[in-house]
Amino acid sequence: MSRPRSTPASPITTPPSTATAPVADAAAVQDFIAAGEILGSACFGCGPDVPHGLHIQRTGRDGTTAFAEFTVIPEHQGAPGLAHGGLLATAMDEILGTSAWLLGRRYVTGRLETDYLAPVPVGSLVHLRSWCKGVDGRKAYLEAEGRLGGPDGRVAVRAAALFIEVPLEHFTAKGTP
Ligand SMILES: CCCCCCCCCCCC(=O)SCCNC(=O)CCNC(=O)[C@H](O)C(C)(C)COP(=O)(O)OP(=O)(O)OC[C@H]1O[C@@H](n2cnc3c(N)ncnc32)[C@H](O)[C@@H]1OP(=O)(O)O
Repeated sequence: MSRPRSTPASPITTPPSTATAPVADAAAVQDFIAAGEILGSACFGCGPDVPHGLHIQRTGRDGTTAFAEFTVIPEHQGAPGLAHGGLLATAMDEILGTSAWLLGRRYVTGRLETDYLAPVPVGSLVHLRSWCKGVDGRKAYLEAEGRLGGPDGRVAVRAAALFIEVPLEHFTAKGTP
């Protein structure tokens, strides 16, 4: 059996040669500090009012790299005693979105690729980190990981993603459900 690739990124989530290095936006950095007030409390990833949400806590940033953590509770279980894989993908999406936020524009997830490298037991504290590898027009190329046993512990889940910049109307326009 072949070893896991050193990066989770496929060609779609690998920045092209025309991509530029990400730059943290000063205003977004300020927003990051007050993120709870901006996002409200209903986000499944970070909202404090969602009973069985992930309750992800953002713990810091460095440039466009974002750090956060959350605890896997029994309601997050998939296979017996272990976190549901889709839920871990949600955690990846949240921390990726946080890194994209630091670019200072509005992005949504276009593509999310996830590798599961080790089981995540219920009760685990998962340390999340995401960083942007490059920006090319409306496209931002990001990676993320979730570690167990501490911020430098072993990687249990990792992801690569393509985020697409959208106008504000993307969130305010009412479509047909
Ligand atoms: C501190 C606070 C923290 C804040 C923290 C916040 C955390 C929350 C994070 C959660 C983030 C989410 O879950 S967001 C929710 C999940 N995502 C969504 O709902 C998105 C649904 N999809 C869409 O709305 C649409 O498909 C868009 C906006 C992604 C793209 O539509 P569009 O605007 O018409 O643009 P379009 O021309 O199609 O695409 C633009 C370019 O991107 C490429 N492209 C688009 N999608 C893909 C794709 N899946 N795979 C490959 N390539 C793609 C196209 O080929 C094109 O390339 P080229 O031809 O130009 O080369």
